[in-house]
Amino acid sequence: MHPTSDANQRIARISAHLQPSNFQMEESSGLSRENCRAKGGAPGFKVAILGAAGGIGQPLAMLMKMNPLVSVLHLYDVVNTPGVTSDISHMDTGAVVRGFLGQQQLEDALTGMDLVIIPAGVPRKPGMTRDDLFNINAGIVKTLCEGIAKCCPNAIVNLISNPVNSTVPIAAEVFKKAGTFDPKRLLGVTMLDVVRANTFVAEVLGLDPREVDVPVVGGHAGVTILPLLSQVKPPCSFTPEEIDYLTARIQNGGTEVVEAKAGAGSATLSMAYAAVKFADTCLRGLRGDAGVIQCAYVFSQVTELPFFASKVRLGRTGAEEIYPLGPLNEYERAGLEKAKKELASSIQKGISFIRK
Ligand SMILES: NC(=O)c1ccc[n+]([C@@H]2O[C@H](COP(=O)([O-])OP(=O)(O)OC[C@H]3O[C@@H](n4cnc5c(N)ncnc54)[C@H](O)[C@@H]3O)[C@@H](O)[C@H]2O)c1
Ligand SMILES: O=C(O)C[C@H](O)C(=O)O
Repeated sequence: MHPTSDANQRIARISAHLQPSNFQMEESSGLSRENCRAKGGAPGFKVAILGAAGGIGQPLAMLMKMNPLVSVLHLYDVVNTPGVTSDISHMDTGAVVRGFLGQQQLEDALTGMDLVIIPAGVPRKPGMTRDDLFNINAGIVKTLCEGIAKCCPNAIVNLISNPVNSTVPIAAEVFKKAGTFDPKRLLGVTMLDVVRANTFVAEVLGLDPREVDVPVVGGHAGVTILPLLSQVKPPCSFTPEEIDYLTARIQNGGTEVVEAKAGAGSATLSMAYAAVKFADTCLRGLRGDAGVIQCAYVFSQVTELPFFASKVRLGRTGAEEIYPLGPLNEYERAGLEKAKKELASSIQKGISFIRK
């Protein structure tokens, strides 16, 4: 049996696309769209990851490829997206994966997206604070948000890049400048604090972490991370020693990982898990599911500060409702005052970076 000349031509076309020099970043399969038999995508949401080749970006891309709510997954980075895209595109899940490399492909990566997740930027090394990342990451976030304002101004944005307490105000200022700011659509990702809090509280109580829900409010750095242990579900009580231990461990969870990695970066795997958990919450909200509630760092009137993390209800247009903090005990009220002081200056630093 000899292949027909049509089949020969098709195989030749596919082989040509698989040569690295001819790699089509827009089509990760190596087969250009017009040569595929299946034309349409599955129903679902279009999601872009900016910083997709990084320590968080790669496992995040893999987990988003497994999410049945995602129909199209765009992977953007300034390095290494061809390899990551090729690799992930072989997973036999529904989402179509496309890779985009370098600034000149940013607009293509963003056009038409429903949700943009941003883990782009440098991570901490031992001895650094998240604020030490400001000088590099502020400019990265600014450029990426300018692209979002131009190409997908209605997308929900999940901002992971540190220092989150300042990068979210930076994003807001970029969107305001472009006339596209919708406070409901800009969400700083503080989910890892909640994930850690659930884990550490469950350890202390001897429970399954999946049964525990700890609200964590404020921001995402040191004392601005404020776990509300008086509001843990299921209802429980802690000794003063347990409260001190848990508060310190939750606030220093990031530093614990940075030190354990000893110069090789910060949390990536637990962060990818948390980012996917949070992105899934946003997508379920976009789909119109009822009662989708999670903590996030958002434009807020819960305190006198313009940005604050608290529980929000996610809906078709983003964070549609922001819940008040609820009753705080004396320990939490003192923590809130400390958190607000540090947050105020981090927020101002972000705003000034764009307004300067
Ligand atoms: N919000 C949180 O809870 C949380 C948790 C962990 C890490 N982080 C932060 O996430 C960020 C990324 O961490 P990581 O461990 O993945 O770092 P990483 O260095 O492993 O990956 C970052 C990726 O961003 C890419 N990048 C750099 N500049 C870019 C640009 N202009 N456009 C697109 N991509 C660009 C890099 O090429 C790299 O692939 C850090 O700022 C880190 O502090 C936040
Ligand atoms: O601690 C870091 O620098 C990364 C991240 O913010 C975290 O909480 O793990």
